[in-house]
Amino acid sequence: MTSVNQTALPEAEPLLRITDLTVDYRIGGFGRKRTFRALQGVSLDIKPGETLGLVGESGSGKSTIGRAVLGLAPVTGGDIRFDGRSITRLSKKERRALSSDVQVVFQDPYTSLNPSMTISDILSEPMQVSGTSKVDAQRRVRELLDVVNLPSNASTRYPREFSGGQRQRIAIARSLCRNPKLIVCDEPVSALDLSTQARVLQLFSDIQEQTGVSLLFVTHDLDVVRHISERVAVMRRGEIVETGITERVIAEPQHAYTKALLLASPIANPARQANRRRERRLFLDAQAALSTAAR
Ligand SMILES: Nc1ncnc2c1ncn2[C@@H]1O[C@H](COP(=O)(O)OP(=O)(O)OP(=O)(O)O)[C@@H](O)[C@H]1O
Repeated sequence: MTSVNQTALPEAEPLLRITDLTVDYRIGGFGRKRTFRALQGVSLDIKPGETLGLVGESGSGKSTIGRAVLGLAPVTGGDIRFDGRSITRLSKKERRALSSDVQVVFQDPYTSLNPSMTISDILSEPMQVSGTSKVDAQRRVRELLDVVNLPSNASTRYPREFSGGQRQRIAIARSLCRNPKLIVCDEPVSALDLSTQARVLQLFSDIQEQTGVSLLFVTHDLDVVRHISERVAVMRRGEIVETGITERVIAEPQHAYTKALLLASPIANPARQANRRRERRLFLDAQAALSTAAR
């Protein structure tokens, strides 16, 4: 009889592990306060150097997951572990200490940069706050501008002098200042035109290859997810309905909501577009048949 050693190697702890997360926002005006459950029992993992795409319709809770990781959402249940320790409830001091490891890039490159600061100040400020000398910070500013493909003379200019795509590059450079392990990317390309989107997505991939940073990539756009992430989690009404390898989820969606989301998503591939129109028509016909049957 052949003996097979079936002892599994212990799996490395993921960089980010979210378990059974619940977030309740307080809503309503004076005397009419109530809570709104934005996340219900959300669990997900991100490995070091991995990108996880989070997709779903508007209001499904994608950004709330990112905000919870950043300590900006009212977590009422569950746990968020980062690099082996719980970060669900941290003091302000602990949260500040974590900010070198966990960074964020927001959607709107027009409001996310301080208009009265030069690019050099925007990029060097986080480093100087954490004790980096002025000389080292200036050297790092030059490196970062190079990483995001901006000329070194950009450092003396102001955000208003740059296009949306260039501003987003500056925001990405700022997120990289302190060599983070994880960047929460909250719709970072949705305010950009298609060709600029492609360049910024490529930039994220290049940076990931060079630095091994992990990305939690929030987007409503499945095409973006296809380009940026190995794995995807699909959200609906505060819950994850499906998660898996992106190509598999797109080719063989298991959940009815993922199927509907895919049918509503234009995929920039002419060969698939005709198919897509036919599928969309079949989907709409099926929906119409369902609602007639329900009457
Ligand atoms: N600060 C808040 N107070 C009350 N409700 C909130 C707050 N922030 C978000 N919500 C609600 O929580 C739900 C999830 O919001 P969230 O921003 O996470 O969704 P999303 O999937 O990122 O949507 P979008 O793609 O439109 O940004 C929504 O119904 C939203 O209205």
